[in-house]
Amino acid sequence: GFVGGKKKTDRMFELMDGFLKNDPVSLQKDILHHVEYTVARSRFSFDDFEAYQALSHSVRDRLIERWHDTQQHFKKKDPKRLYFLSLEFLMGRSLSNSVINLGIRDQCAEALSQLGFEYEVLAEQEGDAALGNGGLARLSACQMDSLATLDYPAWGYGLRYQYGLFRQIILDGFQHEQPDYWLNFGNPWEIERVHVSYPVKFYGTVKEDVVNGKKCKVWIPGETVEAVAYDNPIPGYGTRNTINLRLWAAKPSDGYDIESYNTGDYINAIVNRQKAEIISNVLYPDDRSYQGKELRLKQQYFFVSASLQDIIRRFKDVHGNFDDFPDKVALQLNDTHPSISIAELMRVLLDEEHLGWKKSWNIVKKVFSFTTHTVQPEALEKVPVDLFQNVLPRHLQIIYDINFAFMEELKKKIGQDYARLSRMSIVEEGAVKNIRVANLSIVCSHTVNGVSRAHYELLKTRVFTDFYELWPEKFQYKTNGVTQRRWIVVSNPSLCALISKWLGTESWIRDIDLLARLREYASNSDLQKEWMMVKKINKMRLAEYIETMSGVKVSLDAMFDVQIKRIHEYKRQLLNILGVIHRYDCIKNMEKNEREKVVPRVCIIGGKAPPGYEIAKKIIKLCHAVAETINNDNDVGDLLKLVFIPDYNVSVAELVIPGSDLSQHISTAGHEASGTGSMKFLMNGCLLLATADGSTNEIIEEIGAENMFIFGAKINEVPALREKDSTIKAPVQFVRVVRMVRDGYFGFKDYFKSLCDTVENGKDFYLLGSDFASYLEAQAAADRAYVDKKKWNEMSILCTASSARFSSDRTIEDYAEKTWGIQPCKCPF
Ligand SMILES: NC(=O)[C@H]1O[C@H](CO)[C@@H](O)[C@H](O)[C@H]1O
Repeated sequence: GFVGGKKKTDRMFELMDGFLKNDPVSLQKDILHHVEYTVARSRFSFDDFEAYQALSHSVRDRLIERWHDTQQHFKKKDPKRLYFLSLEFLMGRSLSNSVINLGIRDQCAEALSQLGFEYEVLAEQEGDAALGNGGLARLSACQMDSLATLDYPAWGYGLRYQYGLFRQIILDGFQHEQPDYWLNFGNPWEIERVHVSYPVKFYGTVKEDVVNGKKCKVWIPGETVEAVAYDNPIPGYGTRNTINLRLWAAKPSDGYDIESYNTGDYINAIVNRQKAEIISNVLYPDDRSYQGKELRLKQQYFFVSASLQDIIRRFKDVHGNFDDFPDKVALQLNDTHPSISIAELMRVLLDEEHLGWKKSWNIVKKVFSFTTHTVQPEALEKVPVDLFQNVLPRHLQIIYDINFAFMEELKKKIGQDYARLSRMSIVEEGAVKNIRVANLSIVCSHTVNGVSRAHYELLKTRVFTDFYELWPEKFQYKTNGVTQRRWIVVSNPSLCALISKWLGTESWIRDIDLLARLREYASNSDLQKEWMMVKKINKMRLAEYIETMSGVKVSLDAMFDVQIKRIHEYKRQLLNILGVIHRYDCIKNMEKNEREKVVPRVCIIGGKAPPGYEIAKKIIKLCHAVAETINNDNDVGDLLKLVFIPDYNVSVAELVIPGSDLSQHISTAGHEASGTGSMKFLMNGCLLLATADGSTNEIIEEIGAENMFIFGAKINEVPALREKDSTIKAPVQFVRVVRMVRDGYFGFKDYFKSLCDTVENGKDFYLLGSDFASYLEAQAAADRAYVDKKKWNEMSILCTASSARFSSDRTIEDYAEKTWGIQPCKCPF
């Protein structure tokens, strides 16, 4: 055969036909090969980290093989491809996920132990790839795993940040941010593609021109930066398919700043060149939205311009006519962050392919689908027109043209309803004119998805009502999911083994609906005994970690009650802490005999606060101040402990979730679009104490409220409660615990004043006071259930057995069928 025009010698075929073998001896050979030639350490003396690097490179080799074969197969079959555009991917660690999806974990462990190394110890050497903030970012990663496992022809595109999400350092109970330079020791899981790079333009002006007798616009940029590709193979589980996550890094383009060279101002020229790299340097550390940040807009445009150039190059390699583009390309917008790609595709089709407005527009509106992850209208992204004019002048013109056509069409439908016209306009008039990126995304996408059914209802009734009334068919929802590969098989191997034993197969790992068969064994005492043992093993691991991280010794008999997620007022970590203070206060005021009935608790909280979010940072400090008092109170002893887990990330979640008995998802109803942490706890047999918010409503449907602890105002009750909040008297218990904080019972009286002010004097926007009584009831119900071990374990088994619906495999199949129109394309060998 011919490859790259050169005749492939039989010798090459002979050599290449043998894929890398996965038996322990072959793996050992490869590991020692990489120790010597990649890590460049003598094979006779290398440490755990070098062994980790060598192992990673050996595993990477196997990923690359499968990646090549998969891409070759896609090339041959030329299926419709999905391109998942996201500014954030919270991948976590790759080693364990890769060896499990490749099915070589045991062989690796065997190979290493014969070399005197322990697999688990090496796996701990890997740092997290924290290229994202929270739920939205981790969802992207789970969805990539499902896309690969279900054999869909998909690509992920994003940014290769040099600095991931900041490291959280806690000093005297205060959060401090440290830069996360995660690439310090290189990254064995990426392949730099020096030959895959594209120029990305910024600033400059737009002039009229005539090309082939046709008038057109030409953008003369003021700055050009090079985008270089870094590929991250994403292996599927139980399939040879390995797809690609292509992340772009900014490099100075050669043509950069010629002027200064002439004047001999060399150093200055180099410094200016360096500036180019800033674009992809750092992840914005806030999962709320950003208004008007120039670098943020440049990051968004940089990655979508490079991605679209790459996508169009791949399309044009096979197709000469753009009419086929919508049949071969689906572009998924993960929130509004990549939505500038709409104007960019229009610009390319208009100014470079000269297809004319009508044809270009017909293509654009057929290829984009938009998923929003936001409930709060005020959190929707807006970009000042001035900033747009400066950074992306041609795109602003195109957005104005799109909006003009849309407004004309709208007027025909709704007449001169100016209030509604101005609400729906992509351009927000006013002192500062803004581009409403969400409106642009809705107008130009064929489908707008919410991330849970409750979210979808809010999009219809609160967030995008005007648009829903105009295009009801466009609005749908795909309830989020998480991948059981990472959240059971990787993070909870003992539970994985137990499930496979009782189901008599491992095929549930690919076909999770099989989990439902566990229901019939929920009250089986043999399973329950083994189930409790698995939970105990994981609680021991977690207790060790807690002692290492905080010095606090916790009792394994206590209920491990966990709330781990980004710190945010609407997620109500403060409600949790006030609940702990109440529990402490009750214990302190109990008679000795009453205390015997107390169910011991270890309350575990973890999460990062956005650096500029003061109230969130005060919540972290309060947690530490309360913990200080409770954990050092020998009178209370093991009846109650409060622990804050620092630097919460994907790997910490993989340790905490399997060891949790109860998890809290207590957002004010109507504020959490979906929530995905709850799904990971569910899969690991951890019971949920929650409000009926976001996807929790569908979890209640699936496992029954009787197997959960639901409390608080419902989504449709919150607006009215808010109305009359100022008149509602908070329960005495609530007033008492807030008073304790305000009076300095835990110290830092002045520092916590503003925090207390957020929940009192009629300003309790997130309704902590009015939900407090039912919250305490739910907590008491959990205590009562916990002492009935048989009942509790039955509920725990039912949680896992009923978690199939919340697998990202189901989410991806929904999207593939109803939004993207893509089919599996399985690599034949
Ligand atoms: N910022 C987020 O994490 C958002 O996206 C996640 C993924 O859809 C949602 O689960 C979460 O409720 C929402 O706030």
